[in-house]
Amino acid sequence: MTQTAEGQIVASHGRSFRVLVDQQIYECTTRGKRTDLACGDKVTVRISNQQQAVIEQVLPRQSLLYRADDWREKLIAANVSQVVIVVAPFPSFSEEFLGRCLVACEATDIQPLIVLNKCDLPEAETAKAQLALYETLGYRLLPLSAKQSVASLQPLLTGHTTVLIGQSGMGKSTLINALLPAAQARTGDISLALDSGKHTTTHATLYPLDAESAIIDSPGMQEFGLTHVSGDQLAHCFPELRPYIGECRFANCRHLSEPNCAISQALATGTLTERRVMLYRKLRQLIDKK
Ligand SMILES: Nc1nc2c(ncn2[C@@H]2O[C@H](COP(=O)(O)OP(=O)(O)OP(=O)(O)O)[C@@H](O)[C@H]2O)c(=O)[nH]1
Ligand SMILES: [Zn+2]
Repeated sequence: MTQTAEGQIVASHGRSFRVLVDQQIYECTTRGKRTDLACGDKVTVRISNQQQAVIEQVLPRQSLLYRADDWREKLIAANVSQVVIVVAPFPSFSEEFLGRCLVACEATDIQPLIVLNKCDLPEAETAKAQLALYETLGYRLLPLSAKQSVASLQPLLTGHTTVLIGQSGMGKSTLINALLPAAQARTGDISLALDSGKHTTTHATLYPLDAESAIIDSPGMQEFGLTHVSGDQLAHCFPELRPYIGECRFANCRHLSEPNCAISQALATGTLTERRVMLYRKLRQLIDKK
């Protein structure tokens, strides 16, 4: 007997997905080898047996976070309401990576939270000073030490589906393990329920925290391509550039080296921060080249 039900993708690896339906995990494939599905997607499945099902349909998404480079798009997570960007003072994080993540959040209208992990290290003071800029731009910054306590982060996750992203080595795994209830270790129930003990590298895994909150662990990444953002959209993804949009001499100003560019003028007077304008210009040139 086959039966159709609604569920949520809690793990994805290539063309295989794990879907949670009423507390039960099903190992799923998609019809027509569809791969444009992401962890967090709500789906309808046709249940084949106690362990297997086929994904029939993806329900409308509240949000979709993804990155893209020249040749492919990578879906990171669907239906998330918050992105935690994990950075650390050591090994030092890439400020460009952080800036790119923030642009992706702005482009998809998902609120970011910057978590500075490893604040028990002496290098933390330098990192805090470097990150103060982002607070002046209106972003939330939470310094903590996953090894000591994640209590300050917990209330900020309530009511949200939060995806954690970060470069390798920032301590994302440590953070997630500290957040998960003790009974649910990171490679516990959900990711291995049907895998007869074999460890599968998933692209992303969703862990419920309580009835209305969940976290999604994404694999460590070193790059964050943004070719899916359009040239015109880009300046809007930098909050401090928004007031200048439309103030330049040319209506189609790209804010690179055009004469009478309001952004260049604000940079010259010190109103804008050079490293942010430089990131904007670098991304703009990459986007326009594609
Ligand atoms: N001092 C200190 N070290 C930490 C903290 N959190 C994590 N680490 C260490 O940082 C290193 C990397 O931590 P992981 O949790 O494996 O990092 P990750 O970001 O998941 O890295 P990938 O698995 O490569 O994606 C480990 O040696 C951790 O012990 C912290 O709060 N303080
Ligand atoms: Zn301009």
